[in-house]
Amino acid sequence: MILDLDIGNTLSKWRLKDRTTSEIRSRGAVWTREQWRPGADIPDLDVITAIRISNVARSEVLEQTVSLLKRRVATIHVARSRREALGVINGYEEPGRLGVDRWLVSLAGYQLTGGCMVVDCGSAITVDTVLPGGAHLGGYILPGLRLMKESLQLGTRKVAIDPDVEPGAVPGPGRNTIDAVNHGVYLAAISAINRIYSETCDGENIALPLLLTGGDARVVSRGIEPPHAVWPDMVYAGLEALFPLTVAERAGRLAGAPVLPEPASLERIRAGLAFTSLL
Ligand SMILES: Nc1ncnc2c1ncn2[C@@H]1O[C@H](COP(=O)(O)OP(=O)(O)O)[C@@H](O)[C@H]1O
Ligand SMILES: CC(C)(COP(=O)(O)O)[C@@H](O)C(=O)NCCC(=O)O
Ligand SMILES: [K+]
Repeated sequence: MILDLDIGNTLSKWRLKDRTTSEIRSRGAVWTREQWRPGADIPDLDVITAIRISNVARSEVLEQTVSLLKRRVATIHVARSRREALGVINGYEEPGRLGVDRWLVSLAGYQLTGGCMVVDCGSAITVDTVLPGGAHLGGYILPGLRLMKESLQLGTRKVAIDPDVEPGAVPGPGRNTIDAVNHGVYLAAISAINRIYSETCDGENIALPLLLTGGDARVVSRGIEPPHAVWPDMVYAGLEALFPLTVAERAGRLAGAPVLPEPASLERIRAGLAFTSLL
């Protein structure tokens, strides 16, 4: 069995994958700031023969996790951002500084599409672009929905951001604090993503496939105008691509890869952008 770990700033996600059949056997998550309890939080280590890790939390979290696991498991792969991997050339001036979760979703996206934009909606919202040919452009980092909401300190901490609007509709003005914050934060996130997508496609002269991942991907998806797909397991898919262990992975088949809709035409994307800049 393979244990895959995706340690984010909020949640540490894990899943168990069968090494022979490539099936996902179980999955779970614990809060990153809390101590891991082997046995209670992590699945039975005796069945695990390899571990693959993506970590963007404090390095102590990773060190603790690895020291806990390495007495029990032979193979531990820890992903790092590099200058180049799997045909993707890291766009950062200092490649090692790119968050490894961003690097992994860029690799997975490129493997699936041959060039795309990836939006990871977690503690932070990150947007990364890889062009056909493999050039990663760098990207954008903005606070995630929860961070934006909590930074206001208006007592809406416990309220989930889930504006009750139809897909494609813009949330209207709130008539109470919860709705005002909810709608404001949501609009900030989706407006930024829609704009970044159009500007990037316009600037690079290409209608890019668009992929969403992360804990808030489904709710953000409702406000994203261009055709796109949600791929919850994208960080894990990057780990599969970088450290292939099963037959399916070695053949380049990434778990949970979605079917991508045809992107809108570049003319249409540009028309939307021209309309926005008139306002
Ligand atoms: N059950 C849940 N528990 C906690 N956060 C959730 C849950 N479902 C969705 N979320 C949202 O997902 C975000 C965490 O997403 P995730 O991609 O796991 O972040 P990270 O990788 O930064 O830890 C939270 O900030 C929250 O807005
Ligand atoms: C931007 C991030 C905080 C996003 O982390 P997440 O929201 O997934 O927990 C993470 O990718 C990170 O720490 N990056 C290093 C800085 C950079 O990518 O430039
Ligand atoms: K993120």
